[in-house]
Amino acid sequence: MKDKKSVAMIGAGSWGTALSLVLGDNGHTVRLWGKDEKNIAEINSLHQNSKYLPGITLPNEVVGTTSLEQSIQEADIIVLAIPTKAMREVIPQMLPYIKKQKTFVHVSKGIEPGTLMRISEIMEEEIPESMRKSIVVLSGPSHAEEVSLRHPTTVTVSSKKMDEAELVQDLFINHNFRVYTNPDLIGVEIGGALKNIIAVCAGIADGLGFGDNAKAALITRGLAEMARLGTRMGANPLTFAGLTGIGDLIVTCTSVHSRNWRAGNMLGKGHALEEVLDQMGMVVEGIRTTKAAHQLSEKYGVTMPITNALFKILFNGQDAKAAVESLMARGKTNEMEDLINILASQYIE
Ligand SMILES: NC(=O)C1=CN([C@@H]2O[C@H](COP(=O)(O)OP(=O)(O)OC[C@H]3O[C@@H](n4cnc5c(N)ncnc54)[C@H](OP(=O)(O)O)[C@@H]3O)[C@@H](O)[C@H]2O)C=CC1
Ligand SMILES: O=C(CO)COP(=O)(O)O
Repeated sequence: MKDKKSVAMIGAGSWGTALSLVLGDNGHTVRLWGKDEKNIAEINSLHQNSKYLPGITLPNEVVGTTSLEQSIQEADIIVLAIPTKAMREVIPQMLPYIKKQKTFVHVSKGIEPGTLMRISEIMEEEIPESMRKSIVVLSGPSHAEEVSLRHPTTVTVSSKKMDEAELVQDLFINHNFRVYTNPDLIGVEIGGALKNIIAVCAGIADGLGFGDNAKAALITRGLAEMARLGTRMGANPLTFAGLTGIGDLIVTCTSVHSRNWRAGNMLGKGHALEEVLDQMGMVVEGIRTTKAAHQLSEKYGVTMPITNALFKILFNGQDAKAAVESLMARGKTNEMEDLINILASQYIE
């Protein structure tokens, strides 16, 4: 029998709602916070969130609230399920209600442009040490639409404090939702963020009418540049072969559920970025993360041809087909060069 906890879920979008269902299934009490009154009223009256996860009925353990105080006051654990760009806006609003040290979990996938911070670093900056026991990240190949149908899903948790990561593993794990641990916090966060860039590119390739060869090329060479940057930032290269690397790349580049893939698909079909984002109505993290990754590639002097091609399409008005042509016309290179360099930097003195 699981130890029953009280959890504050901050963010009643697709992911916060699906994860609330997992926690409710495990018998934990969830106070699901959102600012949209209509949305929260529906969660409490019909146990549904038709705005973000139509057709799904939430367990009785999940109670919606528009009050951060109500969500947080009884909670042992606070889960942040909001877009990266909302972190610095929402966290300060929570702080007045945190009276003792809590475990903080984030489930978001992004890097902040400008500061180039990972989300756990933003949280370290925004949440005073006196209020936090730990910061844990949960990431991996997990579309909310499938998690809420209780389809088999695997994810990974990581933290600087692995005993706290294990506590979060116990909180979420059940027979539909298998949770692994990985001590490589940098790799887990970087993989989750960068895969969204490659997923936008995969959508563009599909929108342009390219086939499976192009998709396989993007996934494989995308993984190479994710690992190249991540390793320079301190990640373990092996993490990119795991759930939060190749696993999340596969699911996001190949699924119609992915907002990043869908946004890319519309771009590939010739729609303008603004129109795409307007139509999506949900967060497309890969757009801002492309800006951050482009800055990181310059900061660390790491070659990231796919990321930089997307940067030019999104922010410099380059035509998508022309961007593909330039990628294909790059100078000849050795496929294994990255791997050799990574291994050399990590393991060869
Ligand atoms: N959806 C998925 O399958 C998965 C998503 N993720 C990650 O989870 C994070 C959240 O994504 P997801 O739930 O899908 O996004 P959605 O777009 O579905 O929902 C976003 C939620 O955040 C709220 N929100 C947005 N901005 C603010 C703000 N400034 N202040 C307060 N609330 C805000 C929205 O509220 P409102 O409705 O009122 O606008 C909404 O409840 C992202 O980083 C995503 O990459 C990770 C794994 C899977
Ligand atoms: O991260 C996700 C699946 O693991 C969700 O991806 P999208 O944000 O592209 O929908």
